[in-house]
Amino acid sequence: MNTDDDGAMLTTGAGDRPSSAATEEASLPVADGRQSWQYLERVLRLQRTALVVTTLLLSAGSATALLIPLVLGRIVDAVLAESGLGRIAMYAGAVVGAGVVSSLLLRWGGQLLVSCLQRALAYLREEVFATAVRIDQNTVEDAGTSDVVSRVTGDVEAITGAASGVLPRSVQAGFTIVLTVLGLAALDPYLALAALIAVPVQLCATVIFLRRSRPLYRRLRREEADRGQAIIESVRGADTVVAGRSQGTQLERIAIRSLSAVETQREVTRARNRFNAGLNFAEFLGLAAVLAVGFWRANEAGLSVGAVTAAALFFHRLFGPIGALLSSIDDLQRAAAGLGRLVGVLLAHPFRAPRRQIADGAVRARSLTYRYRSGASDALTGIDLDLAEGTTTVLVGVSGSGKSTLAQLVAGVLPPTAGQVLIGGVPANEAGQAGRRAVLLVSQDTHLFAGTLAENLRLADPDAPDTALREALDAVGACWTRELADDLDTALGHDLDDARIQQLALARVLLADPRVVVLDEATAHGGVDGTLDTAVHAAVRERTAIIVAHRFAQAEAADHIIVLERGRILEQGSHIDLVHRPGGAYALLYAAAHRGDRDCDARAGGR
Ligand SMILES: Nc1ncnc2c1ncn2[C@@H]1O[C@H](COP(=O)(O)OP(=O)(O)OP(=O)(O)O)[C@@H](O)[C@H]1O
Repeated sequence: MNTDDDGAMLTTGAGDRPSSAATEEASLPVADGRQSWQYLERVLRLQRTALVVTTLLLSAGSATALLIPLVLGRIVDAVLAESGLGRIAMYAGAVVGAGVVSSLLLRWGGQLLVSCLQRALAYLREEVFATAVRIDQNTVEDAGTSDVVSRVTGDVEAITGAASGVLPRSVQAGFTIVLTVLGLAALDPYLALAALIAVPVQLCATVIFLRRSRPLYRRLRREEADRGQAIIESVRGADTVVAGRSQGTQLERIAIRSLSAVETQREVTRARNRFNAGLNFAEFLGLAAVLAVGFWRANEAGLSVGAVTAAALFFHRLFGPIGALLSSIDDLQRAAAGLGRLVGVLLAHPFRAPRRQIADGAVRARSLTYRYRSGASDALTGIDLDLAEGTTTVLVGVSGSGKSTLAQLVAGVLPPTAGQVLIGGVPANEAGQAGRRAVLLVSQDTHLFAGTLAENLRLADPDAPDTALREALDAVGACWTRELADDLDTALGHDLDDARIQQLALARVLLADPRVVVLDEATAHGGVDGTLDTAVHAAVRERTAIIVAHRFAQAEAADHIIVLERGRILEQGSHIDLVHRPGGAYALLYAAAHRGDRDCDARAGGR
């Protein structure tokens, strides 16, 4: 095969690019207690009426439940006074009635509470996802991809679990505790004071537990995120790991991180066990005090045995909810930590701002400069661009010269460190047209989304009819899709090769129909024979296009070529201008690439 001009490669070697995740300490913000509470208040206020009804139901349910110990006390008094069976039966009926009514009210209130919390959570989840996709790529990478992943998975899971379990249980327990203490005080203030002896022990146990467990939980979340990061890195770099025979080292890394998470989890369990022992001791102490004071009050103040029994039952009733509330503290803390991390995503100042309508498809940059957070120097410095609507510009330069960085700045996925880039007069991160993004970036990283062929395409335009999908597929030369068993409804598997996945990405460009398209080595998977050329021609037709090319054929066909070196524009012009510029960088690169081909052909012919 003769790899003539089409095969000449424009970029050489891989640059020594630092892995940003490894080099940066930066992470996404975490909201403090006040910020989380403010957010929660704002979200819950949206459902004020439902919350008022919930409060009324829970209060009524808890108050009705208080009748049970009171009436049981009356039964004791009635037995001691040898009252008739009819009276006792009436009391027994009242106990059953109070039990049924209170459980119905509490159940109803509980269900309403869960739906309020779930709605608030759904709102939070939507806001977090919407913000997470607008945070600039480098912030996400700098924080470690697993940080974002663990927030939208682990933290959401922790809060979802809490919203349907521990949170409503704790609120119900809170109502029961408050009303029972009031009931106890109404029965006899001395008995209520006796019960209070349990409080310092409970407080002590709780404070010790919180002091101990808070840093442990924070450590645990961090260690779980580290473990996730190690696994993600190993899976992503599986080929390199296998090629370098470093499976053992990678497994050891994951094992070390897993072990530290397990060890922390064990410390948490030990702290919890000690806490439970403290609560049991408090219960024993309180009940003993109530019985002793009850005995004294019965002798001294003529309190009936039934009233003391009711007080002991009140106290006993108190301990179920107190225990539930206190032992839920770690789940609540976990949920609070998760909430802080989720609300933190909302504080991350998403770079991609709401869209503003562009005037046209011209691209203009002035003094555009970008420095990566971990970079010692600027990746791009003082770039000026004036690209007319509908033209195709190719970026050329050796590896590390700044082509991808410039592509990402024009696409509005990186925020300029200085200067600005405008699409039709609007900053690139805000550029919109008819409510959609006006500029799209297709990189060489291929993404196949779970789902059918149609679902993969409709990501670009959810309302596109089947005919539009087929037209887009035909335009990018994806003939293979015609042979799929279920046509557009075929579920796509990961056996699809990168070139085909990239064809789908370019078909999405046609469906999204942006005024400006940025292709960052998007055809690299088409190899040197230009398998993806049809797709690229279709994607750039009638739009402003910026292409980081990997073959000279793409530069030859472009309207304009920009040669970058060390983050600056070295020269620019048409292919004919540049290739004939004596001693010019482009001319030298072009000649070198073609000399390489001839050598290659010569070697092939000699074999
Ligand atoms: N995430 C990053 N963190 C730190 N520095 C980076 C990062 N990405 C790129 N750089 C640095 O910025 C400079 C420009 O890189 P860029 O990727 O834009 O070059 P390029 O010409 O596209 O290279 P290639 O052809 O290899 O993709 C290089 O010095 C590179 O090492």
